[in-house]
Amino acid sequence: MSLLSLERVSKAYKVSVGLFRTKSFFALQNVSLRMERGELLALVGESGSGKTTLGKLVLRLEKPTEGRVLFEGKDIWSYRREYTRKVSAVFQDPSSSLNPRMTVREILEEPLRVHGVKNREEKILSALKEAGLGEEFLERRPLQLSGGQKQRVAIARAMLLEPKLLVADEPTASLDASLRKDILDLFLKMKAKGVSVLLITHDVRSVQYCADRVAVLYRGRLLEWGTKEQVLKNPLHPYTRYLIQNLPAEHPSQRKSPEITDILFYSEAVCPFYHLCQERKEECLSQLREVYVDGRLVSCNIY
Ligand SMILES: Nc1ncnc2c1ncn2[C@@H]1O[C@H](COP(=O)(O)OP(=O)(O)OP(=O)(O)O)[C@@H](O)[C@H]1O
Repeated sequence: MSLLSLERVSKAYKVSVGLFRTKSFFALQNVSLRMERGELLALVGESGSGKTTLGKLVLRLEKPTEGRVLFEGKDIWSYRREYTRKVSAVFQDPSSSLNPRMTVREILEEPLRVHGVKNREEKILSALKEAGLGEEFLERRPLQLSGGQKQRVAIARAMLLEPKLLVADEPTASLDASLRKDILDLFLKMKAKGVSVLLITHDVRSVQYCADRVAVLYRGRLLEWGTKEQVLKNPLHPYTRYLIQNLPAEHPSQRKSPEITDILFYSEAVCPFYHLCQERKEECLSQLREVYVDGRLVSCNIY
């Protein structure tokens, strides 16, 4: 049994299309995906592809419009409060997720108190150490910490209740490149202890560094899902190939190729990549086939 499974999950939001009219907009459509224990799955895609929406569904911050999310075989909505012990989260901006009035000790103590955990001091010290911070940080407040240190505190807090799954939504996006690797190393350390990590990112280089498997989202659809080697070294979906070929250079001064996010278009085609695809067929307007090629999923009619 997988640790986490998404079964044909869709999420629609109501958006205004006139003064008194609304329309359903699918941020996610028909997504099926699994995660195993101790796996680091990277969810990649450009801005607006539905990554955060998927993370929110897994964290029970939103309910799916269609489909189910299962954790250890059970619908996540059938769990009581214990779900928040099993699944925790780290977000992009630690400044907004840490209460500025609390000390690091208070921040770390809160979840333990809420869940009635004993030996709190011992657990706080050990989580802080695991996250690469010393005891001297305990009495500091978020304003006295650097961005990287704040993110370490957020990770320590997320790990305190010994979750089985960590959802990390763009956890390194607000950090310098040099700090990114340190944070990704913390995730690798957790993985080595059997924790599964769902890493939501638009940064393919982070994925290259630490992922086991990769899922590629585009406009709410899961277009490819396989091992890192399969998806990054030998991408099959024309969109994944585009994404990898057009990776922006690491240094901004060397970036020239336009990112696909610059191209705005709205299409009724079932395949969200239809208008940019060099290999499109007429059937891509009306259907999108999901096939498994060597164990990797590709949603594309050319296979
Ligand atoms: N509450 C909401 N109401 C209406 N539309 C929404 C809502 N939340 C998200 N969306 C839309 O759903 C789509 C997917 O958003 P989401 O935040 O999941 O994308 P993302 O891949 O995480 O993007 P980013 O990397 O920019 O955070 C976007 O077009 C967004 O505008």
